[in-house]
Amino acid sequence: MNPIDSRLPQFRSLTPQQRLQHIVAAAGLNPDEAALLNNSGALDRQLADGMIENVIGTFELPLGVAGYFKLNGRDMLIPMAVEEPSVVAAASFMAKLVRECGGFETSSTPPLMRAQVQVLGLTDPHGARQTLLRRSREIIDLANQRDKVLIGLGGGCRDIEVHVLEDTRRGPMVVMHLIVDVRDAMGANTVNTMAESVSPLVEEITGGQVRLRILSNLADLRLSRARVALSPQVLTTAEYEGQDVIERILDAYEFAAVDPYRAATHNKGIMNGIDPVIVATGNDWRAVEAGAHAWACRKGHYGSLTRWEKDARGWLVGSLEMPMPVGLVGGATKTHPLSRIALKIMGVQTAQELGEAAVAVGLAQNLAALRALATEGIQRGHMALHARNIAIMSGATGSEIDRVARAMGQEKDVRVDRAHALLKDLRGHFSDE
Ligand SMILES: CC(C)(COP(=O)([O-])OP(=O)([O-])OC[C@H]1O[C@@H](n2cnc3c(N)ncnc32)[C@H](O)[C@@H]1OP(=O)([O-])[O-])[C@@H](O)C(=O)NCCC(=O)NCCSC(=O)C[C@@](C)(O)CC(=O)[O-]
Ligand SMILES: NC(=O)C1=CN([C@@H]2O[C@H](COP(=O)(O)OP(=O)(O)OC[C@H]3O[C@@H](n4cnc5c(N)ncnc54)[C@H](OP(=O)(O)O)[C@@H]3O)[C@@H](O)[C@H]2O)C=CC1
Repeated sequence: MNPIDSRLPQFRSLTPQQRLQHIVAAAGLNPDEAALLNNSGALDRQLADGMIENVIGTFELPLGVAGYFKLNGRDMLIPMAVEEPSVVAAASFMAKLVRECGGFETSSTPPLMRAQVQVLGLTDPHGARQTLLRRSREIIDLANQRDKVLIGLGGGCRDIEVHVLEDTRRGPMVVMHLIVDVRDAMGANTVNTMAESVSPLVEEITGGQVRLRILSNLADLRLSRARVALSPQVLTTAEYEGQDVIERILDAYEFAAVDPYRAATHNKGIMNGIDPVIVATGNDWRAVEAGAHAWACRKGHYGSLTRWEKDARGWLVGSLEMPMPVGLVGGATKTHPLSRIALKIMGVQTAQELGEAAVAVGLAQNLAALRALATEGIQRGHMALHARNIAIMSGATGSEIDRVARAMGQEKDVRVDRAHALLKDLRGHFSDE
């Protein structure tokens, strides 16, 4: 297959069917995969019944594709499953600007997850800690006896850490962490199994009682990173000089860096980009969300996940480094038919590549929001696209949706009652003809 071209000029003016044909050809999807994407009921009820409990049906979200992404010199199409308008457009727009300046640079740590084993009933927690550390080899070997597939793939338990929580209201606690390389899995089930299997040995070594044995969602050893640098030129708009846009974005970033009320919204904007990639690829978005917000608090206060600064040339430099516990196997990644296709569209071969793509989209999304907020405001771009939702809420169907949405956009008055009035006029107009 030829390297993919992620540029999608005029993609928005195609019909969904034509867009699908373009992606099928670009990603080299086979007719069965194309048919699944074409068929809104791709996840059949019987399969869904095998995935969760008490199934009555399936619940669908729109699946869009963001274009223009170039990561480490390679083009990548980004499938995004999301209900919010303007998210896919904003990601594509910023990827287009970033592309003109060389694209996204990404990297990641090895896929290390932590499982915690809580030990209670110890009067000498520090002594127990040292004993556990001294016998770490035995614990690691026992953990690695269970999952031969993972070991065969080069993963497995690598190390242990032991933390003493001295001042809890329930007395001291010793918490042992298993540090496990989970390769291309998200890894929760894998590390939970290991944590349970070593617990009898931990009790024997410490003389304490093991209670909780579960992974930590603060996946601080499994980080994905993305960096961009943008020239003032690409940030110049009809109303604002590029250098001015950069200063405005830096002011907006500083606000989020120091104020948790703003940081929560700023980070929501980042997750606007990340979550749709996590959902489209069948990954656990709650795990990614939990890790992201715990990481955002790591310095003692809740702050921005991204950083924005200016380099010696006066270019805007953005970076994002955060936990990214995602997999290509396990969970729903292999069972949901559309997840497999989403991964194929992206062309990622490892969980690390998927994590890097997700943070690149998060960084792009943050840039889009900051750029809009710091200049013209969010409503012009966002509401123009949200107008179609409002038109649908007012009862518009088919070609009426775009007509009502366009009229509200032109009037800069995007409200359901206005949509009702416009729809009434439109229908009256046609019934008069
Ligand atoms: C919405 C835009 C992109 C419009 O921006 P624009 O200037 O009207 O865009 P354009 O028409 O010049 O098009 C530029 C490119 O954007 C893409 N694009 C543009 N429109 C479409 C479309 N309809 N369908 C598909 N792609 C679209 C497309 O890639 C296009 O290039 P092309 O491919 O055509 O050569 C811009 O205003 C923007 O980026 N706004 C920010 C939107 C945003 O952040 N939305 C998230 C929801 S708000 C929120 O929840 C988060 C927030 C804001 O609270 C976070 C925070 O506070 O930090
Ligand atoms: N707090 C949390 O976030 C929790 C999340 N979960 C859920 O756990 C699920 C994810 O767990 P996870 O352990 O990833 O899933 P699975 O246990 O389903 O899959 C992991 C297993 O797949 C096998 N495998 C095959 N190929 C590979 C490969 N290339 N790399 C790594 N492993 C491979 C391994 O061994 P083998 O074949 O021997 O199994 C591995 O143990 C998600 O559904 C998540 O929602 C569960 C509990 C808590």
